[in-house]
Amino acid sequence: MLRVAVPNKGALSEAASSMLNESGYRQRRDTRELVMVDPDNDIEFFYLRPRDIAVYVGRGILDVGITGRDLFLDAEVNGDAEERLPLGLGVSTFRFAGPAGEFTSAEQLAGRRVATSYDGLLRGYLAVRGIDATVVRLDGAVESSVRLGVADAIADVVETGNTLKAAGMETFGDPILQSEAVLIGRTGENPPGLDVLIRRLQGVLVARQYAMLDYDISRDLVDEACRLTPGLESPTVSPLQDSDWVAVRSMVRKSQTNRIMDELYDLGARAILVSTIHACRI
Ligand SMILES: Nc1ncnc2c1ncn2[C@@H]1O[C@H](COP(=O)(O)OP(=O)(O)OP(=O)(O)O)[C@@H](O)[C@H]1O
Ligand SMILES: O=P(O)(O)OC[C@H]1O[C@H](OP(=O)(O)OP(=O)(O)O)[C@H](O)[C@@H]1O
Ligand SMILES: [Mg+2]
Repeated sequence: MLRVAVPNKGALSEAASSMLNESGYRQRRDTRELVMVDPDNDIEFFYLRPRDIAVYVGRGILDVGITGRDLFLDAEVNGDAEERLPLGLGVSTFRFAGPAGEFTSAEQLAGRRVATSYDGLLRGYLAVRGIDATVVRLDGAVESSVRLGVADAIADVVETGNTLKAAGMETFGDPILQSEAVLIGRTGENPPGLDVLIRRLQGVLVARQYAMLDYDISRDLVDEACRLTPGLESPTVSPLQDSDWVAVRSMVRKSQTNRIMDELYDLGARAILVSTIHACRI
């Protein structure tokens, strides 16, 4: 059985479980369940703290796991585990922040104290740049550390920036890391079932990002129309009863559908329809 680690709590937990569910795997119904076997798919899910998942995978106890890229890099598994697939969930940036107006670059942190929950990640970043700062390791609510006098600046996860704003702080310097949930696995290993898991997750990612577009267009404009809707590989062009016209079917990015529909309409396309892709294998 493929042994998979899934976040049991926090920002990634629900989203990771729903994605696995959409991929056709059984998921726990009760958040107190710690293990869930899916015999039909020959796979077993272990619900663990997201911070611990890299450790279980790195040590070879579990085959793969879903965790944040930031947590994975913080765990310093020394190359025993590697990123296999970004999942587009829990998208955030790991950044420095300080009291408004006080810092403009990471170099100014030399000789100062920086609070974070990601001390491995931060120490690595500071060491590479030769910045000699004191790292203060805290469990959470790091934004309060400066006001409470335990640190001069922080390095933390930023999504909307609302938490920082509420604490009267602002980001400075280059982003340390762009993070999102990722599937990690043992380096160089490919246990049975992993290829199928990855293909199914990729199918969900594509179904979430793309829509199916259908339209009719006059035959002499079909090349121009297909340039607007090239699809992932090549659009399907089918004959219509009226031999001067064809029907075109193509996948388009959801974020682009309205712009493309307007452009197709201006070109002369009609009966332009958008439908949801429920699932797919690319
Ligand atoms: N507001 C957020 N938006 C997007 N991703 C987030 C957000 N907060 C945390 N994450 C991501 O979720 C992962 C860990 O967050 P989570 O809240 O589960 O852990 P934690 O903060 O260490 O746990 P806890 O809150 O229980 O102490 C990280 O990969 C992080 O980047
Ligand atoms: O930019 P925002 O949208 O405000 O989100 C970022 C906040 O979310 C996370 O905190 P969490 O809720 O996990 O609390 P914690 O700090 O106690 O872990 C993170 O540590 C930031 O504090
Ligand atoms: Mg948290």
